[in-house]
Amino acid sequence: MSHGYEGAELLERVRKANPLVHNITNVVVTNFTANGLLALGASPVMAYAKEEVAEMAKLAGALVLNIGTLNAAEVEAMLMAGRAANEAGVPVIFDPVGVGATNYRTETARCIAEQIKLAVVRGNAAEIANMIGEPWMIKGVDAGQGSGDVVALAKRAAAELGTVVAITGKEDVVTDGQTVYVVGNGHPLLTKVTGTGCLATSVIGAFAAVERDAVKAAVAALTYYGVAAERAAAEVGERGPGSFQAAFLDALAHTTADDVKRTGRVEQR
Ligand SMILES: Nc1ncnc2c1ncn2[C@@H]1O[C@H](COP(=O)(O)OP(=O)(O)O)[C@@H](O)[C@H]1O
Ligand SMILES: Cc1ncsc1CCOP(=O)(O)O
Ligand SMILES: [Mg+2]
Repeated sequence: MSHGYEGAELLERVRKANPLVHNITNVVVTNFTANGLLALGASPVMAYAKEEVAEMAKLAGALVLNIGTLNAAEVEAMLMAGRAANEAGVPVIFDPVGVGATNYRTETARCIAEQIKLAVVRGNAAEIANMIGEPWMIKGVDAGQGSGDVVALAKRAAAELGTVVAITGKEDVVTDGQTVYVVGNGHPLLTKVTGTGCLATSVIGAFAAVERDAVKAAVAALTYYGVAAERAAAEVGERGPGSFQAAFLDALAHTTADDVKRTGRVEQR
């Protein structure tokens, strides 16, 4: 794995710009997402009412759509916000939480991907596979199906969805269908705290707000995120997920561009 990436500089740009990130997200992760974005140095806002989402999306540096606890009113609001963001040139990042688990999630996720121009779709391997109608065992990935399979899946998904795809897991894969980057940073404790995937998606939103190249934005965001997780894990030692959650928020605030440069593990495949 090679070290360092121009993403370190992007982290500084995010902190300088303090971009507004409009999230239409799920009820489980709302507070954690807002706090994580604040720790990074971005400005979170959650707004869901159809009376205001278009206005808010146009004000924002990025719009994040997350279907974790979807319902009909929220889906309508997501489409309205997504259209407004597209019109205003605001990047839209999508987290297809649990797609494939129910028909409603699958249909909604595909409808959003068809109707809204998405800058990045971020999910775990199972979710990205389900976005394009391919079966995928979540446990199979954990049990060590090679990342080669994940790279191939990411490329197929990017081609089919016509967007940048970021598949997170032990390694994170980011591709526009041509260029592929693999980020090696991260820590298993991230899987013991709910919302770390959703927050990763919103952090990608903050980076996309200051960098129009969505591959660069997603790689930089996930490298920074993984480096912060490693720092937090070192801090908490043998203590558990509760301590890790707090330490991770602290690490998101304290991780510097220099830390990312020194300990980021990004490889182009
Ligand atoms: N086994 C692992 N080792 C290290 N980092 C991981 C591992 N699994 C997931 N991550 C990290 O956890 C974060 C959330 O990813 P993931 O668990 O795939 O999302 P989700 O919660 O949506 O399934 C990402 O930053 C990812 O890199
Ligand atoms: C547990 C749960 N149920 C619906 S949304 C949600 C949060 C999922 O968060 P993440 O995918 O980041 O772990
Ligand atoms: Mg998730």
